[in-house]
Amino acid sequence: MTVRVDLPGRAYDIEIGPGLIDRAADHLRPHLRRPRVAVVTDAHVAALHWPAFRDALTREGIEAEALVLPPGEATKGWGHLSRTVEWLLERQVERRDLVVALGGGVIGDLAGFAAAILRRGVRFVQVPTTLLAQVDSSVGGKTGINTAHGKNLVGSFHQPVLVLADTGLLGTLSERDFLSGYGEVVKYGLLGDAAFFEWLEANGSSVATRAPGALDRIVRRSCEMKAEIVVRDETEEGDRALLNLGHTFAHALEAATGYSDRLLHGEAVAVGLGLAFDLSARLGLCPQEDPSRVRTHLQAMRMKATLSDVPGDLPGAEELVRLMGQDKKAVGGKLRFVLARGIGRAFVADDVPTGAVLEVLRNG
Ligand SMILES: NC(=O)c1ccc[n+]([C@@H]2O[C@H](COP(=O)([O-])OP(=O)(O)OC[C@H]3O[C@@H](n4cnc5c(N)ncnc54)[C@H](O)[C@@H]3O)[C@@H](O)[C@H]2O)c1
Ligand SMILES: O=C(O)C(=O)C[C@@H](O)[C@H](O)[C@H](O)COP(=O)(O)O
Ligand SMILES: [Zn+2]
Repeated sequence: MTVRVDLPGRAYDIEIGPGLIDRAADHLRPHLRRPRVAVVTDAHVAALHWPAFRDALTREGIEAEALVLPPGEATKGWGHLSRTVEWLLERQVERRDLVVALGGGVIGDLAGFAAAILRRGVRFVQVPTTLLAQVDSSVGGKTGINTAHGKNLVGSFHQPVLVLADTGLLGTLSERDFLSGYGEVVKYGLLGDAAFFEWLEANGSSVATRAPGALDRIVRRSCEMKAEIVVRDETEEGDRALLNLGHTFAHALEAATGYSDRLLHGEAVAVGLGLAFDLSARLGLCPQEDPSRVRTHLQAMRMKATLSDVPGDLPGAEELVRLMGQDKKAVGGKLRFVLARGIGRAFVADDVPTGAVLEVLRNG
């Protein structure tokens, strides 16, 4: 299956399906000016999937060398960005070469940003290996790192030239990482496709058992929706913010939990989705039963769904609102939220009373 991201001058394909890694050379060759690639990955992926990926390239005459970074969100910072850029420069990676991000969203965001700033822009390919990366982070060109001030605060829009989403790789993902990625899948249904959300409600058990047909379907539908929004608004002047449903809450929770294993990004998004619907219901925008419908599905999938599911203590509501102050959607110091008029009907709201946000956080 192929989903096209039809950006003028920078169009690219997202290839989706099992077994793509084995045919990686065929997909990469049209983009290569010389037969070598520089791969950035993490230690888990290096142990599980790098040998097969490397062999698929080298047996077709493409030289491939990898930088192996530590797994986890803490890698997405200045230290490993600098290490990655220096490693690429040591290997004399040129503007016309390809950097390959082989891994989850952490590797994709970091390696994509390294490629964006290396020699003022080197082309890169995303080979997403987590559900989250296949449905979301490998598509659309948001690259970057976290800083002490917050999530993804330094980065660039830099589109890949190709995305190879081998759904066969998802079999080795831990249950927790798989469900974290599923948080972003639910987001798509809630933001713009009620029928897709209904399908998820009805077919959650096939997704949970990672039935190949169900995986291909959720990756394809998510990528179609993301591609369509990104083509409409690449740099988030307007509609792209819809992809941020649940994220104003999620990013504050990730900051409050120190970007650690305590709360993964997709887990924070799942909790944030419930809170975004709470806020929408409190403001009279969506039916009162929608927040519980959202949480019922998350809980049926055995996911974190409420603030009380976050392990350990959280700061109070005022502190969480303060952490939201770094949100990139803010304008003139005023927060903006993605809210919903119902399941599948999200929109960007400018004038959200802080009192309502505080109430939602106190009761969520
Ligand atoms: N750029 C975007 O548009 C965008 C969108 C959504 C999320 N993100 C970012 O993505 C990041 C989260 O991504 P993630 O959830 O993929 O996390 P991740 O990259 O940390 O991967 C999660 C874990 O899975 C392991 N892993 C990866 N592939 C595996 C496989 N096939 N089998 C077994 N283990 C595997 C990794 O080593 C890691 O331990 C966050 O930093 C988030 O901000 C970016
Ligand atoms: O691609 C987008 O646009 C998104 O908002 C997708 C989000 O799932 C993702 O977490 C993104 O990195 C958040 O972006 P940010 O600009 O709010 O940091
Ligand atoms: Zn996200």
